[in-house]
Formats: sequence, C-alpha cells, structure tokens
Amino acid sequence: MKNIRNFCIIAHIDHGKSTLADRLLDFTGSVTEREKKEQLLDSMDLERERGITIKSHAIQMEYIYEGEKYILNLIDTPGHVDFSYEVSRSIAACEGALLVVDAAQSIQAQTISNLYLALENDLEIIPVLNKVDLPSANPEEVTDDIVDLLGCKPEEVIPASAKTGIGIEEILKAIIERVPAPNGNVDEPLQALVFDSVYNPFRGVETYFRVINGQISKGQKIKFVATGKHYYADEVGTLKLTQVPKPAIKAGDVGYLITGIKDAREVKVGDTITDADNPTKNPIEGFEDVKPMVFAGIYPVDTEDFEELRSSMEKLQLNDASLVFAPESSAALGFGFRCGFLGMLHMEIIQERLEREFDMTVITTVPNVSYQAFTKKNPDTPITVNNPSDLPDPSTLDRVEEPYIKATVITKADYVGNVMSLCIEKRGQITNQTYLTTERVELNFDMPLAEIVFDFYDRLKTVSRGYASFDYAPIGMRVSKLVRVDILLNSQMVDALSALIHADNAANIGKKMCEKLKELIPRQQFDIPIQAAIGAKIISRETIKALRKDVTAKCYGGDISRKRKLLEKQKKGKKRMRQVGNVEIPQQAFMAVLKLND
Ligand SMILES: Nc1nc2c(ncn2[C@@H]2O[C@H](COP(=O)(O)OP(=O)(O)OP(=O)(O)O)[C@@H](O)[C@H]2O)c(=O)[nH]1
Repeated sequence: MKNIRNFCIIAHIDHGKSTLADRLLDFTGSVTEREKKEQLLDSMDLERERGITIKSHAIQMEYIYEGEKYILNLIDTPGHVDFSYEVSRSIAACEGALLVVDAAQSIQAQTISNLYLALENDLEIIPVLNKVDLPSANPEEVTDDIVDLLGCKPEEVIPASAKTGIGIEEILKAIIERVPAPNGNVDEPLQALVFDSVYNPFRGVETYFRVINGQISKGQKIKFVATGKHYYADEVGTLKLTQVPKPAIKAGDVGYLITGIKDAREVKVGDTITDADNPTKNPIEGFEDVKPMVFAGIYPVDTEDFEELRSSMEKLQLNDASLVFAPESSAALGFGFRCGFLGMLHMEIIQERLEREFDMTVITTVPNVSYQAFTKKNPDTPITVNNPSDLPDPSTLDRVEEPYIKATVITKADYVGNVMSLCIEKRGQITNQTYLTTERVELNFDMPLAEIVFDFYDRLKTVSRGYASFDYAPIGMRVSKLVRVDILLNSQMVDALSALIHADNAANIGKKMCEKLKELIPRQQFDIPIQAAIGAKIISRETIKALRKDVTAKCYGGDISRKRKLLEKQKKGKKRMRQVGNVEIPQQAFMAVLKLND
C-alpha cells in the first residue's frame, strides 16, 4: 500500500485539467501510440465535442521513481457546477489533488470552490501553474496569487505546460513525495466508496470504487449500503485505458466492479460497498442523493411518438441516474414528461442525446426550479410544485418558497459595480466582498436559483466583458412573493408558457414575453393576439398581424411537381412546431423567457 498514490486534478473549467491528464498518461507510458487520441479520458462523443468532462473517470498509471514502482491512480473530475456532487465524491476517494491554475487567467471561482472541497477532505494540495507556454501568461503574478490563496511557499508551485510537456516530470515526483500513501487495513471488513458509475449496454453498470478497508474479490457477495441490495462481484479489476480483471482489489486501491446491474439508479455515487455477510460498521459518511435542480417539460413534436419517447427516456435513465422524469400532460402540448435535471447544461445534454442517440425530435418547455407552496388550510404541509401550472389557486395560498443559492463571483475590480447591479437586478443580496489582490475581487451573494436558470451566465459575461467566473451552492428554501404569469395565444392559454415570476418583475417580464413571442411566432393567415395575464388580469398585449402570402402563389398554377416541392419544403420548415389551437408555435418560442434580453 505504501507505493500507491490516489490523486485527482481540480481546476476551474478550461484551465487544462484533461490536457494535463493526457500528458501524465503519455509520460508514464500508460498509452500506446495508437491510443493517443486527444483528450483520452473524455470518451463520450458529446464530451469530446464540447470539450468538457461530463462524467468523472479513473485511470491507473505506473511510474518508477528512485528504483521503486509506484501505482498512481488518477481520478478525473467534471469541471461544471451541474456536476459538483460528483466532484466532491471523486475528491473523497483521494489523498492528494493537483490544483491546476491557468497562468493567464489566475484563480477563478471554481478553483476556489473545488479547493475548499479538497481541503475539507484533508487532501494534500499540489499547486500547478499551467499554460506557462502562453505568450499572455503571467507566471510571477499568478504564482503570488496561488501563494496567497494556499499559504504555501512559492517554490511549491510547479510551473507547467500540459501542451508542451514542461513540468510533467516534476508533477509526478511531487505526487509521490508529497501525497501521503493510503492508510487502510486489509484485514477489516470491506468498506469501499463508490465515486462513479458508467453504463455499458453489454455489461450493465460498471461501478468505480475506492477500497478504504478490506478487499473486494471476484465472486464475493457484496452489499450496497444506501440501497440495501445484494449482488455478486462478477468481475473486479483495475482501470487502465481498458479494464484489467484482477482476482481482488485491496485497501488503498481504486478499481471497477461488474455485477450485472442493468439500471444506473441502483448504483449511487457516494454509496458504500461492503461485504454482505460481514458488513462494515462504518459506512462512509456524507452520502447524499443527487437532487434535480431544474425542471422542464419534454414533449414529442409528434404526439404519436409519446410511447417511443418514454422508452428512449427509460433507456437514457439507465445510464444517467441523475435524470428523473414523470409523465405529465399539457393542454397545449398533449402528453409528455416533466423532467428534472442537475442544471441547464445537463438539460441541454439530455435533449441532445435524445436527438442523437434516439432520433427523437422533442420540444422542451421553459425550465423552472422546484417550488414549495403552502395553502392557508395546511400552512405546515409543503406542496412541491415542479411545474408552474400546478401552482394551487392564488386565493388559497398562504405562501410560496423558492430555492436559494450562495453565489461566488470572482471578477476584476473595474467590473464590481456592474456585477453588483446585475446581482441586485436578479434579486440577489450581497453578503460579502473580499479583495483577493488589488485587482481581483470575490463577491458572495444569496440569490434565488430561478434567476440563474434564466440568462444569468450570459449577462454576467457581458457585464464583466468575460472577466468573471461564477460558482454556486444551494442554501435552502426561502419565502418569496411569486405570481404565475400565463400567456394566451389567440385567447387560449398555453400552459407550457406559464412561469412563476417575482411579483415586482411580473409586469415587466410579461410585457417582454409578449414582445419576444411576437418576434418568434411566424405570421399566419389571421391576426394572433398575444396576452400575458396574472389570474384573470391581462397585463400586456401584442398582436401578430395576419399574413396573406401563399407559398404556392409563385407557381402560377403550372407545374405540379414544383408545387409539391414547395409544400414539402414548407413541411420541413414546420418541424419542431406545435399546433396549439389554430396557432403554430416554434420550439424557440417555448424558450422565449430565457432570452428576454437578447
Ligand atoms: N497553450 C496551452 N494551452 C493549454 C494547456 N493546457 C491546456 N490547454 C488548452 O486549454 C483548453 C482547455 O483544456 P482542457 O484540458 O479541455 O481543460 P479542462 O480544465 O479539462 O476543461 P473541462 O474538462 O471542461 O473542465 C484546451 O483548448 C487545451 O488545448 C497548456 O499548457 N498550454
């Protein structure tokens, strides 16, 4: 065990975590030439395309140092806030962390939040100053920033370039010298932490774990503590670029497990695996079920595809346990599903996977957060509202609560004013302001989660000219003055367009919604009034003027095949449109609320 090192890489998004991981694999000869693809660890197509790490993965390297062989287990972590719970579990499986900081961008919001997570888990931190090859790099200044943040010595910061290979050997040495070896006991009952799981259509769910105490052997009868379910370990092994089966994985080491589980929901990240007959008395603490933060309706474009959509979603859920969904129906859209996501990025990914992997064309409604409503009759029993149209009649309501978050923004001093006004506009309350250096400021504020779902990221980027980074963590529910704003098209309410909005902003947002919908809904053969209403009260109105043009008019009644072609073209253009009453609504219109400031 003394020659094992378990470490992870933590960084703000795009600071070079995955590139550095690739270099480490190269340097230790863990990949053959043929396997050398860019960003090896990001194996999902979508990950590669977006250049982000969605699921964390682990990989084992071997390195000879001063004549001794060391096993280095690298646990890669996702960088986006949507997946922060996975980051925290991966961190818990390690003894050390490389803290990667971009030499041009210095410390950013997620550098700090991930660092705190690592410190909470008592990890040894090795600061790496990455991208020193960039002409815009500022190594001295950024080293000072890191020294200030960590309270370490400047010589402990390793200058590196994951691109050119500078500093890679020093990093490997530092891992061996500075990160402590794991200290479990092989003779105790099995206690292993699940830090990730991956769905494999042929082999079922592959569980990635770190053995804290005891050992896990092929054929052993094991138990997952959170679910209480028993299985046999059909196969265990270590994770190289491919899986290498082994008779057993012992305390201190990282490995994979295959049990034939077919449903990702049965394996929960953060759960403890133990021996079924000789269970550990100390399951690993801090297990949490991941809760969805953002909800939206997903509907098939063609109502007939409902069953097909259901089966696609079920399959998707098998390999993404954080996706939750329940059937719902909408007067406007028919039958579909209310789905819960970890965040906006997760939602986009699901929508895209539905289209790519299952060839489903879907309509997604405006995302919203999960509210709790309390009626006057039962002021102590919360009613969960995941869909604005489920909000009880306002006259019966005692109060509505919405989720709040603690937000951290790091920006340049010049933009503090702008960022603060944006936060206030988004109903935030500043709780703290710290100058990290004379130029860089950390702002903390409490803010409703719903405001982030809307255009917060984009606005933050604009008001800070890109010099702001952002991170957040939920802090619970708070009472809010919320009203439901409904949209009527041609006097008919479109439930999928309803939104819960703070009373003070309702009139303004209602007006903007009407204007935006007027832009987005194509003109049709008749006038279409668009109205925003709170209850029976109309708060805004716009009209889409009738269109007289006939697409086939150009054809002078002549060539029928040309006419058909045009009609065919028009039909294609109609894809992703929904007929509501006699009005056709394009997909963008359902997301209009998100783009009110464009
Ligand atoms: N010049 C230079 N570019 C680098 C270096 N390391 C990474 N990059 C580039 O920086 C970008 C982001 O790198 P990634 O490795 O994808 O960053 P990441 O932190 O893994 O990002 P996420 O996985 O999305 O969290 C890529 O375009 C890399 O090519 C470096 O040392 N020098």
